[in-house]
Amino acid sequence: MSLVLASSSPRRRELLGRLGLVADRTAAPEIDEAPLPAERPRDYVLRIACAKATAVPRAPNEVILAGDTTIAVGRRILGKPADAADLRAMLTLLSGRRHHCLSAVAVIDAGGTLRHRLSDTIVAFRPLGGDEIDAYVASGEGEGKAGGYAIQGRAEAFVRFIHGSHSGVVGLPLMETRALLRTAGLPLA
Ligand SMILES: Cc1cn([C@H]2C[C@H](O)[C@@H](COP(=O)(O)OP(=O)(O)OP(=O)(O)O)O2)c(=O)[nH]c1=O
Repeated sequence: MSLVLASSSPRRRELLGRLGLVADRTAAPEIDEAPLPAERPRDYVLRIACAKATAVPRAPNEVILAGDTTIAVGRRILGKPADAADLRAMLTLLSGRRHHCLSAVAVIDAGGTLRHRLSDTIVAFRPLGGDEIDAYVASGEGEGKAGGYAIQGRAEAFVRFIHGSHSGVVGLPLMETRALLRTAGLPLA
């Protein structure tokens, strides 16, 4: 049995390593990440994680692991910012309020069965000053990150509290991932 990480995210590779696992290969899933009309954030993130897992061609002995992370503010879905103006708008929206960081994991086992789990973490940001938002945008840390921030960097100083899974916010919820990979037969203690 071999493990395929269906992700181009270095964070997911690093987080998988914390379970003591190294993927036998990685593959970048090419899918359309646009939400469906009126799609709810939880439905969206699970659908995208599953689509990433199934988008990667699989040999019979391979286990595929994929994930998707998105920020939900009410029914609004914040994905990765398109540009600096989008990033600034996201941080302005998140400033001084709570949001949900939804992180879905999908695993296809060696027999072809797809299973998924969802991690839902509440993150509360303190109010952010305009200059602070400008400095963060200029740092580039928010580029390519759901909601326009990376909790594993200087944005940790925005956080009043986090209720849930830190690894989920960074991109791969380890409790849920471990459970799915164990079910798929990976050698995990
Ligand atoms: C909220 C948050 C997100 N992120 C990252 C995790 C994900 O990599 C990214 C959200 O985009 P995703 O679409 O989940 O993943 P990706 O495009 O980076 O990688 P792939 O689809 O190939 O697996 O945002 C952080 O690193 N820190 C954070 O605090």
